[in-house]
Amino acid sequence: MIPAARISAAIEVLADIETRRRPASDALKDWGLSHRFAGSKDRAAIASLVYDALRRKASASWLMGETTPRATLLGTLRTLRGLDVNAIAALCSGDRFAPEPLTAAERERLEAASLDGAPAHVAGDFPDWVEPSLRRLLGDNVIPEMTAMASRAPLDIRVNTLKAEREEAHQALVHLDMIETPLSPLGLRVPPGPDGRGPAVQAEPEFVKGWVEIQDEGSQIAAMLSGVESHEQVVDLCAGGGGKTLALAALMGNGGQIYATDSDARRLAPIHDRLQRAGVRNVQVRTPRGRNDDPVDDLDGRMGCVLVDAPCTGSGTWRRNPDTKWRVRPNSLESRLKEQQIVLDRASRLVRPGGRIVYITCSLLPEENDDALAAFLERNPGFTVVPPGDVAARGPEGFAERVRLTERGVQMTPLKTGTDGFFVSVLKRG
Ligand SMILES: C[S@@+](CC[C@H](N)C(=O)[O-])C[C@H]1O[C@@H](n2cnc3c(N)ncnc32)[C@H](O)[C@@H]1O
Repeated sequence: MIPAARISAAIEVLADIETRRRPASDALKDWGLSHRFAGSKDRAAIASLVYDALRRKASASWLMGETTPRATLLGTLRTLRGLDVNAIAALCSGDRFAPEPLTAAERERLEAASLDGAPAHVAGDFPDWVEPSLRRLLGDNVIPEMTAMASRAPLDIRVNTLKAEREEAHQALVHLDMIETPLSPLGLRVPPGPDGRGPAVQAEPEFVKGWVEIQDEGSQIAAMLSGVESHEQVVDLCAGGGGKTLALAALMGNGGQIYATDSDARRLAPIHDRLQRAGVRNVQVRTPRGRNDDPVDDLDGRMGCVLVDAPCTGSGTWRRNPDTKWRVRPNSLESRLKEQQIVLDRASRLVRPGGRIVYITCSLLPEENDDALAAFLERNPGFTVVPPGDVAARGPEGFAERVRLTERGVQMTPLKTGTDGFFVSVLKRG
């Protein structure tokens, strides 16, 4: 496909996402199925255009003075992709497969490329209703912080120290042009390329052998902040596909015992293969059998550490999942808040005296972080917050100086720590 045809295709996919309010990945998959002539490079390039347009949807539409998929895409070519008006005009030739030529008004808008007078939620590309929450956390930095969240994320991997050292993995993957992650001592990174596409790490023999896992640097650090030690008894209560479980197992050097569970058996299912590939031997997977089963009820009062990687809005991952930021609604936040209280209360019963809950979200919204913990602490006076500065000090070198401390936890952000927006708090049982 010629580049102009990819632009037309991206506009078509954006229209589908908009009209049917569906996830970007579903719309892209359908487009691929109905355009089988498109090769894998074409599909990847179209996906990258679509995700970029979703990252900058509000500001690109403002710049163009319209909210159509075409306007959003053209505006994004100017802002995030840095194309000048002539380069965009050359793509919009009106030839077969190419978008219609630019109108005089579009040309003018693209030339001015002005966001003057744009409100914060437009300049920072986020839904207007979350602005008060974001301002509570970010204050006057809301625009630069959220612009960083509306940029592309790098592809990060964690080297699995049960199988390889970082240097060794780096050498083996030298053809991917990776760099060491600035903070995590276990991470390697492929910075985002000019067209936003990353390498297919899963196809590498080192991935198949379990030397590396795909995991954002912030998620690697969140696991480190748990302070797990190799003799400990740990429950990973919201283990899902096992991203954090695998990181904890490696930090514990296959020692101690981790019980991994999740209320959703389907989400938990991939963990078995991943544990095997990673050479993990200290994890017992406890799968719930039916809705009312509690597969860890025999562990109550016995755990040194209970990890709660809580269900949340995912507002800290909007760089990677930009379509979700436009789908999140106040009622979905309300549902997540209820789930967070349920899971925290369940965690509290598993902790032994002197043990701790490690509460993690990938969200910037204080409702899901400090406020959720305040509500929990009121119901559970036997727990106290470990001072966030002490939690940050458990992180890698340079982390404590960069991370934002809140009343009850540490908050990573793309701007401050160069990671996804993870929040971590540690609650100790007296
Ligand atoms: C953020 S995801 C976990 C991601 C996972 N830890 C990882 O690192 O890949 C949150 C998980 O919490 C689970 N969950 C929600 N409510 C729960 C509950 N009451 N008890 C246990 N798990 C729950 C969801 O099914 C979901 O898999």
